[in-house]
Amino acid sequence: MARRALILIEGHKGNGLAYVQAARRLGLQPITLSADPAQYDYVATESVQAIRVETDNLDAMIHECLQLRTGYDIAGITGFSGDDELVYVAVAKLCRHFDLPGPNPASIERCCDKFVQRQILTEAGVPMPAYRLAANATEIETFAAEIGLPVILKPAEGSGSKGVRLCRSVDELVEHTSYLLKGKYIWRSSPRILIEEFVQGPLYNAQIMGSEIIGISESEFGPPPHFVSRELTFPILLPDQERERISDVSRTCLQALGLGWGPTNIEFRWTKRGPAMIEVNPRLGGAPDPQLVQLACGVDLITEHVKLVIGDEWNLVKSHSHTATARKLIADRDGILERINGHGRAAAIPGVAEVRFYVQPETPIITKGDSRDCIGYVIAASPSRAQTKATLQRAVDLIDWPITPFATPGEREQFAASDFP
Ligand SMILES: Nc1ncnc2c1ncn2[C@@H]1O[C@H](COP(=O)(O)OP(=O)(O)OP(=O)(O)O)[C@@H](O)[C@H]1O
Repeated sequence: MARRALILIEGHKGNGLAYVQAARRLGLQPITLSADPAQYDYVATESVQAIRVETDNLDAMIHECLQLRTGYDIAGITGFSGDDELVYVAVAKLCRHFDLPGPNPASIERCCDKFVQRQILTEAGVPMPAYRLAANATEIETFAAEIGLPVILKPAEGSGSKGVRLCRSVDELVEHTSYLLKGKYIWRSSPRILIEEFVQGPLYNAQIMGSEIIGISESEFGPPPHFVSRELTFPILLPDQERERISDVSRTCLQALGLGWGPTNIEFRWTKRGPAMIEVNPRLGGAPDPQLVQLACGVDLITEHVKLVIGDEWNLVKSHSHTATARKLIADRDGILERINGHGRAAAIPGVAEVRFYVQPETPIITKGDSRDCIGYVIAASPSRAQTKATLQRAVDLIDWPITPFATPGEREQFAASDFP
């Protein structure tokens, strides 16, 4: 009998390994299809079968899958990318093509355009910040004046907070407009920029599987004008009324966008007026989101997602009720990561679930003001929120990971050039 395979389109430095492990635990052979499989460390370290294919070319991927079907029974197809949300659109289309369980391609495509998403959800009555779509500097200036500073300026497509900035003054607005329009930000097609009212309040994220809200996490961010998530806690305990309001609005979002298959996460800011929807992501959150959920309540979102992908029943029953918090290790300057010390001692502290670095010592670091500045994380979990936070702080304090600034501006330029975008 042919071996059952799980096709993984592209990959992820955070979640990719966990998908490979989940597939193997379920008796599946993971096979990665990627434009550059070498970019994912785990492909080599875990000896994952990988095929090089242009993943922005649907026909090429269909062809590869047909080839694979001569030797394997393709049980399911999924995928993800930290750089390109459209990978998940391709995944949805492939699933449809091969008649495999998967999300609705049209729904995923609509979500990937933040402006279209906002328009649909406005129609559905979802509360959100004021927003406009601009294509040039004049429109940005006009719309920012209409909305009133401070505003958020962000590309209508993209993820990981790339190109997302808070503009508190005209100078910041002009500077970020120039960043987005004058060649530093790489656009797929002609620029489409959202100008949004800056809504203030804690950032909550509803973690959803199918139409079930597994729980709500809270993110804390580093200093403005960037939005680099620094600390993440799951679950956050909210008054019943707030939780119900977020659940209601989340369900409206799912319905209006035609979602409800597989994982979704919906970001809100909780403002004085209640929830303001920031973004619906029609996919699983990147690491450490799934790890936190598993530690806090025992639901392994990645394994359960794979089960859904291969047409099995999933199990979202919670086994316990703890608080899990992750502190992201965020590079705050350009330079060389000299060393990583103390992570073993930190990992040995009872209650510390994971200490993970994405980079090795002696790596050049170029900060970008977005999620790519995260070079690792530490997670703690326990039955008590206070204990979780205290354990996490003890662990983080033990880890030494100094970044020594580059000796010359030329050195920085050399690494920046090779690292962009
Ligand atoms: N209008 C807004 N008001 C307040 N905060 C905002 C607004 N828009 C974006 N943000 C902040 O910026 C962060 C990133 O924005 P957004 O989610 O739109 O970008 P993204 O690139 O899709 O990021 P991610 O992939 O992390 O979701 C949000 O988590 C939120 O904290």
